[in-house]
Formats: sequence, structure tokens, C-alpha cells
Amino acid sequence: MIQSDKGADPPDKKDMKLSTATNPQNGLSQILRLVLQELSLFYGRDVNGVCLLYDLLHSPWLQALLKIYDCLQEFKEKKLVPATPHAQVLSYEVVELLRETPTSPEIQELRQMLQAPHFKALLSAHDTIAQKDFEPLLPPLPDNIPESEEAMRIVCLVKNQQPLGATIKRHEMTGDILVARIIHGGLAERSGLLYAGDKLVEVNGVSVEGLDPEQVIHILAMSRGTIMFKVVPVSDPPVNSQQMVYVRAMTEYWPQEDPDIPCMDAGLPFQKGDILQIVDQNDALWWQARKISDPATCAGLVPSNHLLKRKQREFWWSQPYQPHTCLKSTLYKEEFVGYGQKFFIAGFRRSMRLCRRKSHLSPLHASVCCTGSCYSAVGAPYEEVVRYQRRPSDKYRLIVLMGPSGVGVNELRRQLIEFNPSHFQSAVPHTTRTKKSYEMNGREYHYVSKETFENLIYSHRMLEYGEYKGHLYGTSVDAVQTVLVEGKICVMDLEPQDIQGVRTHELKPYVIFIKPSNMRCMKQSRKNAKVITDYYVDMKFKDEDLQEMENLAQRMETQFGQFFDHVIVNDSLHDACAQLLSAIQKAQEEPQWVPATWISSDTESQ
Ligand SMILES: Nc1ncnc2c1ncn2[C@@H]1O[C@H](COP(=O)(O)OP(=O)(O)OP(=O)(O)O)[C@@H](O)[C@H]1O
Repeated sequence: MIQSDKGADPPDKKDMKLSTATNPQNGLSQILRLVLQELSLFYGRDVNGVCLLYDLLHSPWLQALLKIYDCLQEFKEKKLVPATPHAQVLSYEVVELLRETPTSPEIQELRQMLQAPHFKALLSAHDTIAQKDFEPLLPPLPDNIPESEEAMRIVCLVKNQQPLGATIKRHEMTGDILVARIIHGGLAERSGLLYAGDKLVEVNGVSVEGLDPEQVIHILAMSRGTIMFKVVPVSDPPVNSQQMVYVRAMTEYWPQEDPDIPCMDAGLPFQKGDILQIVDQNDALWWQARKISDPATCAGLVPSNHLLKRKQREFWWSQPYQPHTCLKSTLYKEEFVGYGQKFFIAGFRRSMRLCRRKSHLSPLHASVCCTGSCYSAVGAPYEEVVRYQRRPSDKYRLIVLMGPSGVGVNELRRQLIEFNPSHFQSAVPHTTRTKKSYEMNGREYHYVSKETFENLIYSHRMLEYGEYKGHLYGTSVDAVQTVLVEGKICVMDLEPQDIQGVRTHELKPYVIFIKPSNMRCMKQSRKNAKVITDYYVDMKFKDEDLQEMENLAQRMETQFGQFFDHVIVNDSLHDACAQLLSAIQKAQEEPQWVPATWISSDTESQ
């Protein structure tokens, strides 16, 4: 269920004072200020609707309206009172009074000023204006208006480069041309003169009776400058109860390819991962939204959650034999001992690129990981998001690196930890294999029985795992938490199909996709790089390896791009490391869009 944004902080009280300071005596402004103060006490708490009410009362347009109201009130009080009998008489009286007071240079000057012709002219002008009535003179209503006569509204809009921002339709029964919807931020909406449901009677003096909507649109397209609409206003104009909801698109949408969209030109295309501001959910099937990357533009039509879900389901069933790309195992190279290193880095896997090509999925892994990926294929098409800013006292967010095999995920992670081992750390993985003499439990691995390992899987405490040479290897939630609780940033690499498992409010992962650059650059930068495989040592990257890396990266982006918070192209290792450091810093210190469920207090995990 999409709900209102709970992410914004209440503005400070200084702002509120400023907005009402124009007339502190004014009762309405004073009451509003007190109400806002009261509400701000509840803002941080989970009181249903309080954020919406607060934002509404604090919205700039309401403040502006109040200012206008204040000005009008002030104007009403200062309105000139007809003063013909008084103003001129008053000046004579003052002059007479002054005659009786002892003469001084100032009194002399004042008397001369009051008797000067321009002062008299000024008073006379005041009197003339004060007597005038500036209210518009309306013609009297005719006595014999027929009962059936409909009130008309004439609306003039000046057409500029922008679209009018309204769609029309023909009423199925009556054949009337009606305004179907007003697009937020468009010319029609900003005019405040047209509403969904208004009946179009004329456009630029041309009657629309009996015309098709396409013919009306043609008249509009041909019009230049001012367009005049004659409309019969809808009896009950829709109340604008819009909630500012933000969602992450978990799928892509192309209006041009959607035969169901009511108005293709008004459609808003979006890609996986785009953050959309939903500005209108009044229609159960078609919402209005704008991209936050493009806030100035007017909104566009997008399928509602319900409709998009239905479309996804139809698409899914129309392609029953589509391969489940989630069926890919995670394999571990068993040996990795940090001999010869300055410090020990746990949790690193060696390149299993070539092994993976030949690998088969273990039944255990398939049964669990399929749930996540199938969900993403037909699950919620929009994910409600809020702005989240980590507080300094909060644990760090988990950093997840992801990328096609061989792209440099491990290299980057290694460099990061080497750069600052007291700040960055990997989680110690679990394994079912036996401990070697030089190993220490909890340093290289947590050595556990197969039964314990499987229990961790079934209780969803394993973030990722795989089987290699008959032994299970994996990283547990607790191992990650151990690093986070120590006040360090936990950096782990994941296969995309495991992503749903880590997306919990507990870990609040920030996912960075490591992407190969183009073939030409890769050939150059990987000239001396070695692929470390299970059975080849010091094997150089071949063109086909690089090509496969590129293809896999594309597939990952297509299928899982909605989960990537940041993308780094790993061309120059030095640049990629610098970008990684900066991205991690931003993730921890700057506001980011995260699923709303991670923030609501009553939800433990998604
Ligand atoms: N930007 C780069 N420039 C040159 N060489 C690089 C770069 N990034 C990584 N490499 C090298 O490429 C090889 C593969 O990198 P790495 O092992 O980190 O890949 P990976 O993404 O972890 O793949 P896998 O998952 O298969 O282990 C290593 O020899 C590494 O040093």
C-alpha cells in the first residue's frame, strides 16, 4: 500500500515565524502558527496523517494565500472613506488653528504648505477617488432564465511551447466531449480554470458538438496564441487530495508500446530504478507522476500499481518458457590464506569465472533463491521510497559490490580494505569444511556442521551461500552485523540473485554495481591482468572473456538495475577506487532514497 512520505523533517520554527511575521496581530496567521507548532510535536511520531497535515499547512501555496488574505484585510482597513465634507474643511480648520498659535518658522512653513495650491489639489484628488466605487458593474440578471439553461465558463489560455496539459474523451452515452484529466504542472492545471469532467462546448468559437476527440485535438493543434474554451463546468469539481508519494520503478515502461494507455502523448516513460513522484492517484488505473530527475516538467501518465502488476502477470504468462536467470549458483574457491599480506582479509573468494560457466545449481540453493527473483519479475512494480539520512549514532549501511565475474569486484574491495582496515572490513564467512591446522575459527571462516549451516539457511540468516567440492560456504547476517556493531563499514560482494535477501531494514544495504568499460578500453586496461581460476594460473584475459564480461554486465543491469544505488565503471583501477570511496562516503553521510519499509518503526524487515 502506497502511503505518504514520512521522510521529510519538519522545517524549523524560524521558518514558520518568517512566514507569518507580516502581520503578527492577524488572528488566522496566529492560529496557523500555533497549530503548526502543535503538529511539529507529533511529526516524528507515527501518528497517522500528521505528516500530511503538517506539510499541507506548511505548504508554500497556503502561506502565500494567507499573505494575500492578510494584504486584503489590510487593504480593507485602509480603504479610503469618502471625505469630501471633511478633508478640505479639515485643512481650513488646521490653518485657522495655526493662525492662533504663536508664530515660529516651522508653523509658518506648515501654514504655507497647507495653503499651497498643490496641497489643495491633492486633497481634492483624494476626495474624488474616495467617492468612486471601483467594484465592477455587472449587468442585471435577466428575469426569465430557463430552468434547463446551463452555466457556461469561458476559459482563455495562452498557448506557448508547452502542451495544454489536459486530455479529453467522449462520453459513451451522451457523446459529449469531456475533459478527461488535467495533468499536474501543465498549463490547464496552473490556470485553475479547467477541471476533469468539464463539458467542452466550443473551442475558439467552433462548436464541438458531434465532433470526435481527434477532431477537437486537430482544432487545438491548429490554434495559435490564445485559445478560448467554452465549457459547462462539472457540477462537483474533483477535490485535489494528492499525496506526495515517491516510488522506485522496479520495471520499465514505454507508453508508445502500450495500446491501453488512454493518451499516448501524455504517457511518462520510465526505466528500472527511476524515482518517481506520484502526484495523483485519483484514477485507479492511471496515475500521474513525474521523475525527480526532471521536476520542472509537467506530470505524465503511468499505470497504477494494480494495473502494472496485471500487465506484468499477463506478460509473464505469455512467456511461460522464459528461462529463470536466477538459477545460477554461487561457488567458492576453497583456499585463500592471507600469507604474505600486511593483515588478514577474510571473506574473499578467488575468481570462479570459468567454473561458474560449467557449474550446476545445487537443489538447496535453487529452491530458496528462486523465490526472490521470481518475485522481482512479477512482484510489486513500484517500491515506495523515502529519503533516508543515516544519523551519526546509527550503524553504517552495508556496502554491497556486484558485477560480472572478472570485472574487479574483489580487487576493488581488497584495495578499499587495505586503504583503511580500521574503517572497512569483510564479514567472516561460514563453511562446513574442516579447519586446517594453520587456520583459526572465526578468522578465515566460522567452521560449522552441515546441519547448523542448513539451519541458518532455512531460518533466513544466510545472505548468500554456495556449494563447492561437497562443502557449503556462505556469509551470514550475524557475521555482517558483527562488523557493523564494531562501528566499521562492512563491504561484501554478492551475486545479483541474492540481493533480495540483504534488502532489509536491519542492514540497509547500499548496492554498487561495478561495470566493465567498453571492449577497446578493457583490452588496454586488462593487458597485464590475470584471471585467477580453479585450474589455470596466470591466464590472461582473452577477447572472448572480455566480451562475455560485457554481455553479462548488460544482462545484470537489465534484470537487476532497479536495485543498483550507484554504478562505477572500472576502467582505471585508481579512478574506480577513488569513485568507490566517494560513493561509500555519500551513502553513509548524505540522504538517499530507501524503501519506506526500512524506515517505518513497526516493520522488522521487508
Ligand atoms: N581496473 C583494472 N585495471 C586492471 N586490472 C584490473 C582492474 N580491475 C581488476 N583488475 C584485475 O582483473 C583481475 C580480475 O579481478 P577480480 O578478481 O577482482 O575480479 P572479480 O570481479 O572479483 O571476479 P571474480 O568474481 O571472478 O573473482 C585481477 O587480476 C585484477 O587485479
